Amino acid sequence: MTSPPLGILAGTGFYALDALDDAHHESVGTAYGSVSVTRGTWHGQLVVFVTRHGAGHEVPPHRVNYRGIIRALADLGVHDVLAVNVTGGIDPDLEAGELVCLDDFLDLTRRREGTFHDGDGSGGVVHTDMTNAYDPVLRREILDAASAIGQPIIDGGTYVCFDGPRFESPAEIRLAALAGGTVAGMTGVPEVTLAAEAGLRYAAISLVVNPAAGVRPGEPITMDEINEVLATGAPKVLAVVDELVHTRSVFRTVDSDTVTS
Ligand SMILES: CSC[C@H]1O[C@H](OP(=O)(O)O)[C@H](O)[C@@H]1O
Ligand code: HPA
Repeated sequence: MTSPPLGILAGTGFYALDALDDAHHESVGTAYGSVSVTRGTWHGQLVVFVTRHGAGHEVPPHRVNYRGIIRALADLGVHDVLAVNVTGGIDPDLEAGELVCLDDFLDLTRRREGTFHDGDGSGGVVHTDMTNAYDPVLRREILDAASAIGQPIIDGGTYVCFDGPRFESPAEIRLAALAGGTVAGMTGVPEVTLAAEAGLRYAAISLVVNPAAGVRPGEPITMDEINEVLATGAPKVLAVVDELVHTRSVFRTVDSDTVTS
């Protein structure tokens, strides 16, 4: 029996997955609109790849079709979603280029369609638990993969999601820091919450590409700086994902419930 496809959901700096064999692009229709996906195999493991801003980075973070993407992944038989996002470091000890394996989130967005359970009469009122929104088993796989290739990654961090597309003000970042935020981004929510609502396991690797606003007083955030960090950081993330997929292809026989290592 083949394992379910692994969903890989990435954004800024990740517009294609060159490692995929037999890659083919498809448009998947959902109740929330159609979603472009790339299907293929990686180390023999089926993969469904989605680049959340589109292949030409044409969709800003507040307009990403989060519900469509998560619904499309679920409809394609994905059980596990490995997300990648790039972020600003709220924690002043974080350096650009560091990786964080997230374990919590704080939603500071204000105008997003954030649920599949809209009280439309079909499923009643549903309240989904977010205690382990970043799946502990999938997180362990990320941490083990990073460790196997000697790639440092911080175990745990709170992703604070802002609407964007503008960067935050220093005061917004100070507020997020007071609340225990580790990194700031614009796409992690409702991605993570919708995955939980859809019953998918979800975990995320965050690549820090700049100190968040005001963390280095007076220093503006520039796209040049971010692109420079991405150039060296993206291969580090891909190496971790490569190792995770490789390990799965060796040890995982039926489903991610059946870890045989
Ligand atoms: C290029 S900086 C802002 C941009 O980068 C992050 O993208 P993603 O979460 O898709 O990795 C952030 O959320 C913004 O969309
Ligand atoms: O500083 C940031 N804030 C929000 N999103 C981001 N994505 C990269 N850097 C940042």
